[in-house]
Amino acid sequence: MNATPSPAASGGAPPLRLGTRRSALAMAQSGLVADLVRDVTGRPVELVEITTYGDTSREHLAQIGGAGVFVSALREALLRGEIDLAVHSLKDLPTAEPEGLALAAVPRREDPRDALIARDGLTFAQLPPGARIGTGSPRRAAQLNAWARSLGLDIETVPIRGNVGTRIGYVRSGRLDAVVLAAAGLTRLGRIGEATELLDADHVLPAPGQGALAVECAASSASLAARLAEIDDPYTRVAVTAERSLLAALEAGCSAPVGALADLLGDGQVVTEMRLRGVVGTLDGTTLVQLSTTGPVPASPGDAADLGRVLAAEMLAKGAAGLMGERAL
Ligand SMILES: NCc1[nH]cc(CCC(=O)O)c1CC(=O)O
Repeated sequence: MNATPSPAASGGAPPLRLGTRRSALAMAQSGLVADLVRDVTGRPVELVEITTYGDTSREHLAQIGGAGVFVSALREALLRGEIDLAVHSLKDLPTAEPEGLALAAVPRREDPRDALIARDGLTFAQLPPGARIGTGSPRRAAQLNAWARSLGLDIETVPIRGNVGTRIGYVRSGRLDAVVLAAAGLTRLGRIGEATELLDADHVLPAPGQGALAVECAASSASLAARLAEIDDPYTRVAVTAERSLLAALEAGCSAPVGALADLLGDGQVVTEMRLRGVVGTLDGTTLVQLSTTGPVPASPGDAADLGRVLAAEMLAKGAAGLMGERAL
């Protein structure tokens, strides 16, 4: 990735500073966005590495406040004016809109599904009795356990953390039979070929916003925000807005066992409807509240947020609140 084009390409304009974490995934995502930003602004983009508490701590993610810890250091750098823009995995962004920052763009989303990487090319249904599957996500544990029960499979979910390479390493070393990771992250790292199954959302709903990126800038950078709006994908924007509104209305944190996916349905040419599905469950998968609603594609993010709130209210009426207290340990 060449983050700093030749001076000739800059036309003299100062480079935009794009803050990024140093992990391979963060660098890949930042590189993708840097290319898009260069195209729409005509300015060079330089990557600025920011270290976050989540990168240095060995504690379990759920105990240090969830994935939001990755986000705050980048946001502070934006607010201090040390960087001009920041790229986050949208699923790691807390749902509360921060003061002074703008979610300037949500580019077109990658595959939102989770992927299984199992030993010996196995699919989920082929896992042997007693198989150990690593995931640090209560959402994945709840749905994998529920799915296993419905198939009559005997599996055990094992809490793990670490970056994508570390987690795949648990399978390669034989310590675990399988791990579950976001397909989007694998694709961006060039490792999607290692997936042994893409998990159908009918069995495992992804995290709200999974597969999408968030491009943030200071709210005061109005002209930059206007340029960044050109890399916003309106369909991705309404879909993830509905998913995140559902999450917010459930008053669940990012480490709660909540899955949500909005898909756009159509006849191949024209998008006609949006379906929003949501799930909450206990970690052992014995109880899931899973609901779906389908309607016209929301005309605005505000309408999409309404849809999320409506589905959340239905889930709460079916007992969702009682299932969200759990943490992965
Ligand atoms: N939890 C960390 C995280 N945040 C975003 C991604 C993947 C990229 C994405 O979902 O957009 C991952 C890794 C994973 O869940 O496997």
